Order: sequence, then C-alpha cells, then structure tokens
Amino acid sequence: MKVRRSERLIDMTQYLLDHPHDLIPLTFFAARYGSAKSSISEDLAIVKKTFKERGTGFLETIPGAAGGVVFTPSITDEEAQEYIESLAERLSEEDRLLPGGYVYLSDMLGQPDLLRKVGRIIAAQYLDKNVDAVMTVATKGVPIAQAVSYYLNAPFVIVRRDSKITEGSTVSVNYVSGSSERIEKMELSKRSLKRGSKVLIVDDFMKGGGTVNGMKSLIEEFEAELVGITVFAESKFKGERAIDDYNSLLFVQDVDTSTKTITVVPGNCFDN
Ligand SMILES: O=P(O)(O)OC[C@H]1C[C@H](OP(=O)(O)OP(=O)(O)O)[C@H](O)[C@@H]1O
Repeated sequence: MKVRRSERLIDMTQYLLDHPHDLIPLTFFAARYGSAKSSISEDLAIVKKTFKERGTGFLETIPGAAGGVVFTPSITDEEAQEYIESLAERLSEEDRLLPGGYVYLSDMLGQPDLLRKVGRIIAAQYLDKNVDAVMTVATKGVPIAQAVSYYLNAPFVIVRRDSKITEGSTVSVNYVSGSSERIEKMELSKRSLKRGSKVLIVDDFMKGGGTVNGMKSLIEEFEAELVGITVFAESKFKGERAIDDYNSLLFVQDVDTSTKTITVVPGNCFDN
C-alpha cells in the first residue's frame, strides 16, 4: 500500500534519528513505503534541507548501487552555547560544593534530557575524527560516555579503578591522582580496544587531571590513538595540572567555602 508523502516524511525522519551513522539504502525506504526511488529521493531532499536549517544534523547521500543515505547528528553552536549557559546558571544556584573542591553532579548526570543534549554537544565536536571508541572511567563518567557513544555510533569502554574477574585479562597503569597526590591504579579489559583505535576520552569532572592522564597512558599501552578529551566540568587546580589539551563544557570559576557557593561559567569548548 502506498504511503502519502506527509506520513513518509514523519516515519523516515524518526527512522533516521534512530539510526545515526548507519548507511540506509534508498531501496529500504522505497520498500518500506511502497514508493518509487525518485519519490524517496525527493523526500530525503526535504529532510536534508530541514535537518540542515534546524541544526539537527547532516544527511549525506552516498551514490551508486551500494549507496544510500547516512544521518550524522549535530547541533548548532548557538543551541549548544545557550544550553551550556543554562547549565552553568543552574550549577551556580544550587548547593553543590563538596569537600576538596569537588562539585555534586550525580543528580544532573542521571537526567536523560541533559545526557541527550550533552551527548549531542560533545559528539558534535568530533564528527570529523572517525572515533572508534569513547573511553571513560567508572563511575560518574559512564552516563556521559554512553550518550556520546550513541551520537557517534561508537562503542564506549569503561576503565575501572578496581580489578574485576568479569573483565578478563586487563592492561593496567598507575597514575598520580592530582587531587589526592596519591599513586592510583586503573585498568581496562584487553578485549576493549584494538591497536590503532581512535579513542575519545570523556569524563564528568576534571580537577588535577590525573584521572584523564591515566586514561591517556592506557591508550598508549593499547597502541591506540587519542583523538580528543572532553570533560563535562572542570575546576581550578592550584598545582601543576597533568593535562593541558582538553575541552570542558563548564568551568567552576570560583569556590567560596565560607558561603559554600560556587560560580560556574561555560568552559573552553567554544574558545576558538
Ligand atoms: O582530575 P582528577 O583530580 O583526577 O579528578 C577527577 C576524577 C575524580 C572523580 O571521580 P571519583 O568521584 O573519584 O570516582 P567515580 O567517578 O567513580 O565517582 C571524577 O569523576 C573524575 O573521574
């Protein structure tokens, strides 16, 4: 049964949003709607134009018999900056200061709408990097890595600070935890990363940078390639930070322990 264009456009859009980075042949849509490929091409031209104008992402057409369309999610800088500014305000308003200059984020990092938006924003920074894997360290980095992983259509791998039988054989590195000046260990299952993989590091928070630096060392141990580092939030650090080339969405600019308040501003992710 033939399906009207208005219905095709709705269903086609939903299908593309649910299958980011997948190559979808035009014949798939032609069969799905009982329509000619020429009609599907016209439909996709409408979707492509709207996605581009709305900043939803990019719809690339791959020509030839093995061709089709590929949807790459993105977000406009304006929408991303506006959202990050709202997060900065929200973080500054609520009582979130923890001992040692850490900030309570767990409630925010459990919110699906925030994770979807943050995942889109971080993924959009690495669309041209062909990311093979998103790396984070348990625990609070995991929801962020999962969200970024969805929008890049790349698996995420979880580094652990504790040994688990269920991880099989692992590669481990020692690192200086910048915040606590302690030598700590982190490890990753040998099955997680192939040699030469392009790896994006994400985490929820960076203080001394020791944790991120540990993940960098692990990537070297796997003979993989680090393509970028983005943290949801970073704070000032009095000591020598172990990391200097990274992106942050939010920056804890000021901490007032007497009033237990913090001032949070957008991070460096839009400095260019
Ligand atoms: O930049 P650094 O000084 O190394 O600190 C950033 C670490 C510490 C904290 O993790 P924890 O709260 O210790 O661990 P978890 O994420 O498991 O709660 C945070 O999630 C980062 O991973």
